[in-house]
Amino acid sequence: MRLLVSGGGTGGHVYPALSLVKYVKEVEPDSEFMYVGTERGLESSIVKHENLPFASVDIQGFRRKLTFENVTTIQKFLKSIKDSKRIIKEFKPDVVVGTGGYVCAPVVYGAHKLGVPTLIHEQNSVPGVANKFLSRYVDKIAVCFEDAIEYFPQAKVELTGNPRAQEVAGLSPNNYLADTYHLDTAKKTVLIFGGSRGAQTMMNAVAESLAELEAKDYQTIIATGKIYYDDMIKGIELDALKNVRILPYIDNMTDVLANTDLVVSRAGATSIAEFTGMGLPSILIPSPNVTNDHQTKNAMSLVKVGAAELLKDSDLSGASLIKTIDDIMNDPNKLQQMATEAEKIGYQDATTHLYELLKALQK
Ligand SMILES: CC(=O)N[C@H]1[C@@H](OP(=O)(O)OP(=O)(O)OC[C@H]2O[C@@H](n3ccc(=O)[nH]c3=O)[C@H](O)[C@@H]2O)O[C@H](CO)[C@@H](O)[C@@H]1O
Repeated sequence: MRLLVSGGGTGGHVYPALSLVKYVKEVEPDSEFMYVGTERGLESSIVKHENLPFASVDIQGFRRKLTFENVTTIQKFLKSIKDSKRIIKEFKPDVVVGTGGYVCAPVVYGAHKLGVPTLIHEQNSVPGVANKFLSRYVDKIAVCFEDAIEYFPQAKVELTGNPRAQEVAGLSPNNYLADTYHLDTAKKTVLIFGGSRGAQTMMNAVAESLAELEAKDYQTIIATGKIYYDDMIKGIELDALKNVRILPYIDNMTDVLANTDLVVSRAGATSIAEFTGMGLPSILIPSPNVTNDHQTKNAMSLVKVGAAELLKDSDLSGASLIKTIDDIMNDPNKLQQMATEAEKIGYQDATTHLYELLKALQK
């Protein structure tokens, strides 16, 4: 298969596309791939790290307010459709997949105009602007939440789940944390991260509770997000920490998740697809800064079945963070119950399903 994928801005739109590519590579090893993103988005560094052909277009998001900046945005959008068409004509994909973020709008739209079959993947319970715009033109729409179905033309939409759920399903613990971070494989592990870019309020709470975390009988890994790392480690002697590891970003998230007992995170759709895909208990702190408060909706689908606990960003402090973690970590039955409930709602066959949709579109 010749597969062109596009999605970006944040990791939540990038990793599902990469999971899909990885799966297609496994089932059709002769396949060729092309990733189209922007140079500025997280995709450029993540995709280059994966050694995947990468082409970029220059585009920026619309401001919600009426500003002169939007004139530049429109000019860039028109130019990026032209550039996308050129990339598509050169690569000649069988099918083009968009996984959200504004970069996929010109790419998928351009593909549609050239008569190439198209599919968009919406990770969230409330669709983003790019996917809503594209839904009129694409051939197929894959979603991850039942709640998302109503936003799209019914004849095109299908509930598949997120490919990251299948990628992490069935992972088992290994020595990764000992080998990579010199942590103790005999101890339970808590992972704390604020989505792919990090989260200021979460890191403030973590900073307040660091001394306490260091003294716990579980160990903690903290991924701060690249922009918060320097502030976070100011004044901390990292080598002296025995029980806590602080990192700017985790490149091998699957290996870390495989060895995690409880995760504390924002409620980004791809993150929670991972937690449910592998049956991992979580404390979810929805970001208050996203459109239509979609992370609270994402989180509630886990909370209502007992797979996760909700901690509101407005209630977050060092003390509330520690208490919520301890309440779960000190109760092995609860931890097990949450894991079981999480796994039940995971879409462990998401990528296979998505691949079947692509095969049906392939001319
Ligand atoms: C602020 C914002 O707009 N957030 C949105 C963005 O979040 P964001 O990009 O944070 O997306 P998600 O939480 O869904 O996914 C983050 C991804 O990055 C990975 N990861 C994270 C940290 C790290 O150190 N290493 C690493 O590999 C996670 O394992 C996961 O695969 O896209 C999501 C998916 O459309 C949305 O639901 C979120 O609301």
